[in-house]
Amino acid sequence: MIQNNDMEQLSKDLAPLCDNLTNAVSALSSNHGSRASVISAAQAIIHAAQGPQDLYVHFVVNKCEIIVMRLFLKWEVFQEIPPQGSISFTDLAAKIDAEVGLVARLSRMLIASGMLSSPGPDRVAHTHRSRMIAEDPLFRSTAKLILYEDFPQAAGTPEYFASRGRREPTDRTDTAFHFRRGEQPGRRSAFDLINEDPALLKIIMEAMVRTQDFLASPGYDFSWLVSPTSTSSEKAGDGDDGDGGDEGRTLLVDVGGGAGHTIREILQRTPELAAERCVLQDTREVIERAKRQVAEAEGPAALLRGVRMMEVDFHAEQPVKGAKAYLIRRCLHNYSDGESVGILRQIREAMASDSTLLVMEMVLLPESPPFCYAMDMAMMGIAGKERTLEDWRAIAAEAGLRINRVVPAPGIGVSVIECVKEA
Ligand SMILES: C[S@@+](CC[C@H](N)C(=O)[O-])C[C@H]1O[C@@H](n2cnc3c(N)ncnc32)[C@H](O)[C@@H]1O
Repeated sequence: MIQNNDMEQLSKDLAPLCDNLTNAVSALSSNHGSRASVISAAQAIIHAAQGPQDLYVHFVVNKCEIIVMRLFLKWEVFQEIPPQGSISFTDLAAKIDAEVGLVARLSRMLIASGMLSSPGPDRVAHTHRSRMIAEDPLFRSTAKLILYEDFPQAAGTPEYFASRGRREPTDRTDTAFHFRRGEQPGRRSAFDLINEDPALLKIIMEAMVRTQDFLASPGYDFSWLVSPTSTSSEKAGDGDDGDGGDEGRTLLVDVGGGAGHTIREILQRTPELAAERCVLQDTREVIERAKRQVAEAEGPAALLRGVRMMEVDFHAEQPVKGAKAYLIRRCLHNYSDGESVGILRQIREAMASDSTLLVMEMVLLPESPPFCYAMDMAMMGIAGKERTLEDWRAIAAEAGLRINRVVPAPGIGVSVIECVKEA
């Protein structure tokens, strides 16, 4: 019953795992390694070493760390801890209008778990981990979205499934998101509700911008968009019938493109691509917000000036016809297969015979890191899902599209799934 009590055996089991960790750390210095490999090797050691007491401790500590993180994010505590040096519990309590005793107890939890540090009695300081939260408002929004907004909904899923039955959610008007908010099924989607909540919308848009950097598609070259004769499929060696007459043609439509961060990255990576040949589409609220941001923007954000900003409903007719490329990134994972097919069909109807659709989404593999499966759980909360390549092939085919090429992204990145119209 009790595992891992044979310490001699445990030591033998751990030895190769420690070698893996050493190798992963060494690879960092030769620039061939990644933080993800180091973390995964370290986690394998922790998992192997855990006995029942450790697993119990793991659950208790993780739960409490999340609870205090939620409070500190809500109360904006991280920004009140000085970037360098430390602050006393008394001074911190005064800054956030809380009792010293409460601040001390909550801070000690995060100090013990390694999120914060303490240079002396009754004082608290940043670690490099908490500093990332304090110094980056977009990262803070990401943490708030996960821990403050999503967490209670995820914690309520036992009651949701008890009420709705043990089946995959497919109705976007009746999800755990609705259940937590006491919303009547059959009326509005999670996105409708989010659009009515400016504070939540702001957090989500900021989190999308920040996670754009984490969920990159590094291997994909967009330069074919500006090549007069080539289409992406020719580039893939598939002999498409592109006529090369791209003058005046819209080159790129980002459907459900949010704040325009994907187009901005593509413009940065493809200097020959003119902003005026690109279209950003999203809901009214998001487009209005994006227009305001671009008007005020300086630096890289100003790259979006000239991009046509268009309010659309991607469940309805796609208004831009015959563009060279359509792009839909991290939207279809918000929907069930049936709804995703509907969205894809709207794009297909607008595509010319030589148009390419770039679906930028995760492609689940058996060896995908746990984060990818955690995203699948998060999507389940709004009746969406992450998909395997087989899943993508099936919904593309149902929408009258064929997957021409997949440019995979390593780790937690977003792959590029190139689709063309099925003849
Ligand atoms: C998960 S975000 C992805 C944003 C961006 N493409 C990215 O990769 O970060 C989904 C986007 O779809 C937009 N959206 C939701 N419903 C929509 C609809 N019916 N029509 C157009 N856009 C919609 C949301 O406003 C949001 O910007």
